[in-house]
Amino acid sequence: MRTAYRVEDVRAAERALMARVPEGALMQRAAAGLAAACGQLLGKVYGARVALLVGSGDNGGDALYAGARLARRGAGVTAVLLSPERVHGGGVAALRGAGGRVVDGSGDLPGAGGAVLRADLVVDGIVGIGGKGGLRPGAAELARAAEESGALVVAVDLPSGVDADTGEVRGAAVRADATVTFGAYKPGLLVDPAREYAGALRLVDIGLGGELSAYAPAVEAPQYADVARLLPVPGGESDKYRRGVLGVVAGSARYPGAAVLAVAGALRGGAGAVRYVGPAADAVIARFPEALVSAGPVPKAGRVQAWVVGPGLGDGHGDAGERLRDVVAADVPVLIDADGLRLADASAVRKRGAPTLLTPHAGEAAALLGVERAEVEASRLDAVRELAGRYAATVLLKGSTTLVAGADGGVVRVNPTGTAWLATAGSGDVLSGLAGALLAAGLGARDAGAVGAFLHGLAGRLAAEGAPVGAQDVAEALPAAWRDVRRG
Ligand SMILES: NC(=O)C1=CN([C@@H]2O[C@H](COP(=O)(O)OP(=O)(O)OC[C@H]3O[C@@H](n4cnc5c(N)ncnc54)[C@H](OP(=O)(O)O)[C@@H]3O)[C@@H](O)[C@H]2O)[C@@H](O)CC1
Ligand SMILES: Nc1ncnc2c1ncn2[C@@H]1O[C@H](COP(=O)(O)OP(=O)(O)O)[C@@H](O)[C@H]1O
Ligand SMILES: [K+]
Repeated sequence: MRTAYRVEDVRAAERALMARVPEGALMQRAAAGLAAACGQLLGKVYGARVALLVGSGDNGGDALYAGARLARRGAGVTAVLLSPERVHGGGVAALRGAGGRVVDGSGDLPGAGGAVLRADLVVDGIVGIGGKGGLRPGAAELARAAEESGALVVAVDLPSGVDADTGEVRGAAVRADATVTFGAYKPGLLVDPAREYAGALRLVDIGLGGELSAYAPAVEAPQYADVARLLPVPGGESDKYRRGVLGVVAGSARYPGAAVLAVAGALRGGAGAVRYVGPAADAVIARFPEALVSAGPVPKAGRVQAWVVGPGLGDGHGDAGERLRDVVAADVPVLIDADGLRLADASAVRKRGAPTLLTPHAGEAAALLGVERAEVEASRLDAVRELAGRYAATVLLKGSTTLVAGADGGVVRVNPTGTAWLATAGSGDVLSGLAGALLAAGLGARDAGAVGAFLHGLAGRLAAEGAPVGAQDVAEALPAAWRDVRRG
């Protein structure tokens, strides 16, 4: 797992570690890692022009000491001080001692702007984990100049202006090509919109690991090995029932395709068998003769280990409402998606005994929360946690970063494989069938959501390879995604 920790926990761990190491040692470790990363990005340090944007805190200190290291290797380094009266004194002395220049970013604007515009590399040391809100006007202007300069921009610890704990970006912020972060990832580095600002991530070990083990991560991103461990690979004793039978209630006369896509996700995603219940049975059987289909009612469909309900249900007229109620009342794990989210009775969902997985996109999440869609997209972590609490369910929030939160308020999983090529009609239906198949195989709701999102993202990448894909292509690529994960 790639883990990210809350700022208050990182700070507490740093305090504990600082009590055991010589003063300034952590900043030197951070600066050494930062300078090494800058050197690699530059390729050739000697003769390179480097501008440091230096704020009033320790983030600026890191930038100054790293700048001193680069200056000693022959780079022309200019530090732009945003608040010269409150700058890290030791850092400025080190930079000057190494031959670096210092300009007053609050007074000498032409000098500061010129240094940034001429730079090959801009180091953003404006603010780190001590930042509050978007950048202030002076800092915002320099961040804009950095963007316009065409220079490589490296953020120190995190891009200045983004919220480290929530991933929110409420004002101006630095857009970095790379972020060199210290001790531990911060949640905002893994979650959009802040993640977009961070560019490529590099973690510098400053020896914090031992101290951090006292805290639980706030966010974790599963990696290949984590997913491989959870894949329900059939064993010698497996049969189709033990692999998991998934019931699917989806589609309508108006939207038969949603049923086909959900069944496709389930069959290609590893279900032992799929029982489809609803009015799109003919369309399903025409595409998947291996599906078991019936018109309903749900209690007569035969035994299943999990249900998926919702894709393409439409407005809930006719038998659809009854099928939805029956599924919500079932005592096996249930995944509720799309129209099912709108139509399901919230108190019936909350009262369920068996695991429940809700899979809204931002618009559906916004409707459930009674807020604007843009608000959900601006604060995904808050939104997914809030929904999970309200519905006493596991919630998978789809979109540019897919998040999975449990009702227990614990660590939120973030999916690292997503691709914007997945933003195509029906690809969410495929995900619902896939994650449903994983529930039927016996994975818990959090694991089913996280593994489903991981495979879905990977399948999207494999199917797309840089060109448009349809939802069926994503489903067809699921076995290749499985193979990719199993190979590591
Ligand atoms: N602790 C450790 O062991 C280690 C810590 N390390 C490093 O220290 C960093 C944390 O340093 P920190 O605590 O000094 O805070 P920091 O992020 O520099 O910002 C504080 C200053 O920013 C200002 N400011 C705030 N908001 C702003 C805004 N929106 N726009 C503009 N300015 C804004 C605010 O000013 P004020 O509000 O007081 O006017 C305040 O002076 C951490 O990220 C890592 O890089 C490493 O060396 C490894 C060891
Ligand atoms: N910008 C994006 N980056 C990555 N994944 C995305 C993006 N936009 C959408 N997706 C993914 O595409 C899928 C779309 O699902 P959904 O919105 O339910 O579509 P539909 O209802 O048409 O099936 C989800 O898995 C979602 O996470
Ligand atoms: K920064």
